[in-house]
Amino acid sequence: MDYPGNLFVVAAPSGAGKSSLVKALLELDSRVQPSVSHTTRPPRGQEKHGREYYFVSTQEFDTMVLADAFVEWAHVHGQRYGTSKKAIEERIAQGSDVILEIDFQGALQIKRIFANAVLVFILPPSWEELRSRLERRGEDAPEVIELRLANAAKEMAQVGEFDFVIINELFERALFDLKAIVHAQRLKVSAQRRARADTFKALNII
Ligand SMILES: Nc1ncnc2c1ncn2[C@@H]1O[C@H](COP(=O)(O)OP(=O)(O)OP(=O)(O)O)[C@@H](O)[C@H]1O
Ligand SMILES: Nc1nc2c(ncn2[C@@H]2O[C@H](COP(=O)(O)O)[C@@H](O)[C@H]2O)c(=O)[nH]1
Repeated sequence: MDYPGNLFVVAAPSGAGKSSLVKALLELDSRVQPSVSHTTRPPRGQEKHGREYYFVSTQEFDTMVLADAFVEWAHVHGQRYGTSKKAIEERIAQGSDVILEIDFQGALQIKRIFANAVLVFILPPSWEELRSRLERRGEDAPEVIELRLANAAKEMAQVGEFDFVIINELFERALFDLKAIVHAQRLKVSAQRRARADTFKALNII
């Protein structure tokens, strides 16, 4: 299905910096709206229900799965996370651009449903830096950090499935790349629509 709004999906190993990059993009570009996921993981320090996530119980998550309320969902780092249909469909149908910050399993599910979705993978500059970002963030227990690092290799093996890869070494450089991807997609879609309109016009004339 061809919607008027664009769908951008950003995935990365935990700690690579995708939330920071997406947050900075949202502050700069009011045409992009975030999709707020549902999760069974407990909130971290400053996180608020309905802002970073909808924090739900496993029973509530199960109910939504049974009701077919998710476009995609996955088990990630021992918890469940999902994008509700409500979080995206109405907005892209109305012409807004929506950005999803989800894991690679979800990203691949989204690409199967929305073939025009743009998939971006964020990589850290090194393993050492990935570990040190997770430690410096100070939000996860040591065993959670180890689990996230262990999962990172599996996640990075999926990089070839993505349309774009950004190495988040210098934050401002990575943000520039993300902005450029969003901008390029808008230009591409506008050019396609113009070409389609011109073709229809020409055919009517003939
Ligand atoms: N380019 C960068 N240089 C140094 N530190 C960075 C950079 N980008 C992000 N960080 C920091 O790294 C930490 C992890 O970033 P962030 O929380 O955005 O990662 P994430 O990929 O969203 O992780 P998760 O999937 O666990 O939510 C944060 O403390 C953030 O401030
Ligand atoms: N498949 C999905 N993955 C999601 C979704 N929302 C977030 N995530 C990913 O989970 C991990 C961990 O996130 P954290 O906030 O606990 O650090 C990370 O890779 C997220 O991108 C979702 O709706 N679907």
